[in-house]
Amino acid sequence: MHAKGNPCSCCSFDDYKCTAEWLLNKTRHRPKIAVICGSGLGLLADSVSNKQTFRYEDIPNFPVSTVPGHEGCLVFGDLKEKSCVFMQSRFHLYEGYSLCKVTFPVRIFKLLGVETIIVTNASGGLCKDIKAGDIMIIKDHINLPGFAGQHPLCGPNDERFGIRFPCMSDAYNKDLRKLALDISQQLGYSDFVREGVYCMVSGPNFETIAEARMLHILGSDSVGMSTIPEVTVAKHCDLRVLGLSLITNKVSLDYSREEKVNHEEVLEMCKMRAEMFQNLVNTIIAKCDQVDGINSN
Ligand SMILES: O=P(O)(O)O[C@H]1O[C@H](CO)[C@@H](O)[C@H]1O
Ligand SMILES: Nc1nc2[nH]cnc2c(=O)[nH]1
Repeated sequence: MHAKGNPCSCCSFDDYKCTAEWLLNKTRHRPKIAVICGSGLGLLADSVSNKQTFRYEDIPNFPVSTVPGHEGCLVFGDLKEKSCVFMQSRFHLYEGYSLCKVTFPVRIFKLLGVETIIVTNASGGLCKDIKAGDIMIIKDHINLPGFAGQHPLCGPNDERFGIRFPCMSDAYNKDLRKLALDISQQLGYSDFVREGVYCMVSGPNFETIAEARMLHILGSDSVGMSTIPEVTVAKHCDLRVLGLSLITNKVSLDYSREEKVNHEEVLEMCKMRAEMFQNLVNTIIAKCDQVDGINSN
């Protein structure tokens, strides 16, 4: 049984409030932009000034990260004169966390006053014209675990965060996507930046060839094990969302191919593309107040 007013059995509104108040009491930063760093992408937080770092284990109610390539820190600071907060690692369903815990930080960001969230990840490329090393601006997603009832908004709806039946057809902000595409062009990245559809599977195993073929036929350009729960909860509570995926590997769709993906390869590709990915994210943050309605200071 859920207690009245509780959105699920593991996170109550009081839990969110307690964590947000704890952070607001410990930091002077009042970020308007949050960035969730995907596997191997924690360095996105490296360029901030006036840095203040909290380890997840020290933050009340915060889960801890168990995946290699995920540092487990919440980093506040200024980037290009914008006050930001970075999650240097995220939580995944396959780690054993409920989707309520996986998305816990997103509602904390909302209570901290964040308005825009940039969600990043590493993913495998499914479509023919996408290569390892490409950056995919997420234009839409397929919530495969959600189809099976693994959905962060299942359970009583908490109106303090959002409505019962949120619209997801515009989950990824069109103006931010355009800004990201324009900036990619200005930076000379057009050859390896494109838009596409991201699909989430629960993991932790990588796909079989038959599964990969199915995901491709369904319309997915890339596949990963994260992001969609965070984006869904962010959209529910009316955050502006930009999703960026680093394609770390090609997913095999062909029984004659010998490639066998592993997490080390994923992290290796993140290292190789780190500087460009960081440059893109930093420039988007620098210029995001060009987007209508964004006042990121
Ligand atoms: O989605 P992020 O956290 O970037 O990580 C991706 O990389 C890991 C697999 O190598 C999986 O966790 C997958 O989801
Ligand atoms: N499911 C899945 N997640 C990934 N994360 C990085 N690469 C992949 C992949 O090929 N498949």
